[in-house]
Amino acid sequence: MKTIAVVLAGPRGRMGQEALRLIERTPNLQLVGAVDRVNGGKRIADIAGLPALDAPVYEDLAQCLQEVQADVLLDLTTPEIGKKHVHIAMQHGVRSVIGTTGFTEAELQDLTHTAKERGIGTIIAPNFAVGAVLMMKFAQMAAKYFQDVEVIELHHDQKLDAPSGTAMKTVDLIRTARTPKQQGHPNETETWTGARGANVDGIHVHSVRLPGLVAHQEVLFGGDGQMLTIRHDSFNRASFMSGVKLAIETVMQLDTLVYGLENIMD
Ligand SMILES: NC(=O)c1ccc[n+]([C@@H]2O[C@H](COP(=O)([O-])OP(=O)(O)OC[C@H]3O[C@@H](n4cnc5c(N)ncnc54)[C@H](O)[C@@H]3O)[C@@H](O)[C@H]2O)c1
Ligand SMILES: O=C(O)C1=N[C@H](C(=O)O)CCC1
Repeated sequence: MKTIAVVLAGPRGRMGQEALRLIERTPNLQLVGAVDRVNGGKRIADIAGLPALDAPVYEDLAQCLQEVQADVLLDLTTPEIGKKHVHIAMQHGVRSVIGTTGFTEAELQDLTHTAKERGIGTIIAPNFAVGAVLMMKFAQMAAKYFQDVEVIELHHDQKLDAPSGTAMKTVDLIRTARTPKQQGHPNETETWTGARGANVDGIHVHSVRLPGLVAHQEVLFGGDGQMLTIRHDSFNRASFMSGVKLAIETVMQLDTLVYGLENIMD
């Protein structure tokens, strides 16, 4: 298999460090550059705590893509930066795998259009964990039979965006299968604002942020005298890495944007 030249944005982050270890142990992946908020001019190997990978560090993605020959940008930064990076990669004709979350429906539509227009393969994956993808697919299946559903997503307390990308994708999939319904009592009120969570087509979404958590989600379906709970837990960030590898390898075959790993899993 041809070696894939990867630029990683966010190498010192929790996901970034895990991705560096993935690249280090994967023979067909080569780190050709990294983009960090600081440390421009250094090599990855020079940064304390990071693997001994000899790749240059930049503080600006555009400069990095001008100076190194990259096949794929892997972005694991922040919602604000990830959105900028995917546009810069497209401008440079470089494919992207975006793990960073926080994209709105309108932003995804806009990027889908640009990727198609320019013929640049792009994967935006709100969750790389295979089990989480299955949880979302199972929820989509169940939504055909249960109209009443609430989503509870639980993440660590350093997460910047809410709801999680996974919860947004889950609602997206459920909406393809569920007959629209405003749930709960038609006259229900909130004594405390936000008590019922976000409401998308009547589906309520609740975001929990606590130290000690990594990434977890429950999808609760209620019916007459019964409840179905579909739950997934990521206990560490290694859980995301097989999905990251799959996305990097698959994006090399794409010339459009794919949103969600379920679209590339066999
Ligand atoms: N898709 C998935 O499966 C998945 C899994 C976990 C996390 N995430 C998402 O990935 C992103 C990163 O998560 P994390 O837990 O590693 O966060 P983190 O805060 O640990 O890491 C983010 C890193 O981005 C860096 N950064 C900030 N601005 C930057 C810039 N201008 N240029 C380069 N780097 C910059 C920060 O310095 C930090 O090291 C988040 O959006 C999170 O929601 C997605
Ligand atoms: O740690 C995070 O942040 C995560 N975000 C993803 C999301 O927003 O769905 C899921 C995995 C962890």
